[in-house]
Amino acid sequence: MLQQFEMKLTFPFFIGRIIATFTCSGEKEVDLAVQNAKAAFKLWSKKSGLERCRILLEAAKIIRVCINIFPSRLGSTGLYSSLTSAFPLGEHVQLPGGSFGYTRREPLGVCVGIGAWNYPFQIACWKSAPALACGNAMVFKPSPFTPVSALLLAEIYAEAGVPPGLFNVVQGGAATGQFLCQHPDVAKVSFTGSVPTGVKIMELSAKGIKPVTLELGGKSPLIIFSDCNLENAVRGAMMANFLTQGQVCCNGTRVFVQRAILDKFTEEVVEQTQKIKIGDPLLEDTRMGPLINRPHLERVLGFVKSAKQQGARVLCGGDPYVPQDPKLKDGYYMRPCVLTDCRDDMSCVREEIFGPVMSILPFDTEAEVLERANDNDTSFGLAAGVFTRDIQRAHRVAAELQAGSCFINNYNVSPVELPFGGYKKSGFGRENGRVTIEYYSQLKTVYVEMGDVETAF
Ligand SMILES: NC(=O)C1=CN([C@@H]2O[C@H](COP(=O)(O)OP(=O)(O)OC[C@H]3O[C@@H](n4cnc5c(N)ncnc54)[C@H](O)[C@@H]3O)[C@@H](O)[C@H]2O)C=CC1
Repeated sequence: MLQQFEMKLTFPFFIGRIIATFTCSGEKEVDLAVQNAKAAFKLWSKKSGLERCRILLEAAKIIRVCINIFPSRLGSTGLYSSLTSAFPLGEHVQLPGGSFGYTRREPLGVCVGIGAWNYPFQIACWKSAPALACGNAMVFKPSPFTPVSALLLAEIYAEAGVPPGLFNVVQGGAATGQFLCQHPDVAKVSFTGSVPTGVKIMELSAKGIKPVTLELGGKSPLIIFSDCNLENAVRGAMMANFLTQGQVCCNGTRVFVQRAILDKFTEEVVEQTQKIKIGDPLLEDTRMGPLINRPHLERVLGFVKSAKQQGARVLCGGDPYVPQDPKLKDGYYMRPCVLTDCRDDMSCVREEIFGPVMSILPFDTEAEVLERANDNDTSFGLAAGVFTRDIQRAHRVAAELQAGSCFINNYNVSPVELPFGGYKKSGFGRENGRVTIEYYSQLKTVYVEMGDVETAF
């Protein structure tokens, strides 16, 4: 079984060649997947937390074995398998006269997961692990740009003992996603993707009064005060902008730097950026691979072009890159870019680029930078970061930042133990952490009478 995974994972996905062709699931296939999930849910939801825990733990083990050949952080399967054994969490409430009430956390039923392309395996894990742990079934639709890894997850779950039909993968784009959201037997939709699609998902789900979790885009601020540890701040800014070619929703792409250290910081960041080794993502020493596809590469390069037209200065990168290795020549590579002389009204500062482009913005005071950080036109609020040695300022600034995740003296660390999700147009609901159980379950209250019925009639 593991051998098979390995063979599949050596596909050369980074050289611009088609590696597999999938058929889009239509209304009929979506209905079949939902009906299978519904049937599996009936049995799965009756299992004890411990039984579910055992199976998810096995899945976590298989993922861990595959991790060396699977370029993704370990999924949340491990975490939720451990929480499952304590599930369902309810409370007991004593009432007058010896009567009492208790609450039960019950699964929702068939949940739908719809994923973006940037972390395809991780997104599938972050949605399915808590859903299954809480006793639900899931039908998952990956992005049509990354259809393969969700299938591997399905194989891993099957290998671990997840019953047939409990986790199903359907393939396709917007139309398939719509069939899923509209399906009357779907109880919840968890979506990761762009704001415009998030709006559509919410509208469709509203018609069936279905709860939604929306993990949407961002244009997050990273604030670097002059009293910071500069070396760490530079590292943090690199992590905040260039991880996974900058295709990360919570990236800190508006880098506010206090004027006293602006030149030093900029010099260091440019030096480090120019050292980034671009090339074959399967090689140990490669630090940056290709972007997802040609249109996206063109879009990111277009942002750099319009930044220049609006008065920003390119300090490095921002142009297409052709690696020396001839087999990579058709990949969608670009050199990571650092922009300076940026203003808050420029499109590179206002809009989500989703590529390796850092915009540096000088600031003078804490009050000023907070106002600018919180006031970006697009109303995103996914993440934010602050670098300072002043502990009081660090917490004060974190409290003021309008973002679902704030990093103090680091950036882009997302341990599964901590909840993740957005403020404002970056969405709502949370993934990861204990709190996610609330988003994949519903609360039942049971009242127990210990005396006689008092009647008004
Ligand atoms: N907050 C978070 O956790 C994350 C957010 N993102 C965001 O995702 C975006 C990039 O991903 P994309 O795949 O380009 O986003 P997208 O919104 O174009 O597509 C996301 C998914 O929705 C599906 N879809 C598209 N139209 C639909 C419709 N009308 N009904 C139902 N499903 C539909 C797509 O096929 C895909 O599976 C960025 O904005 C990024 O910030 C990405 C990763 C994490």
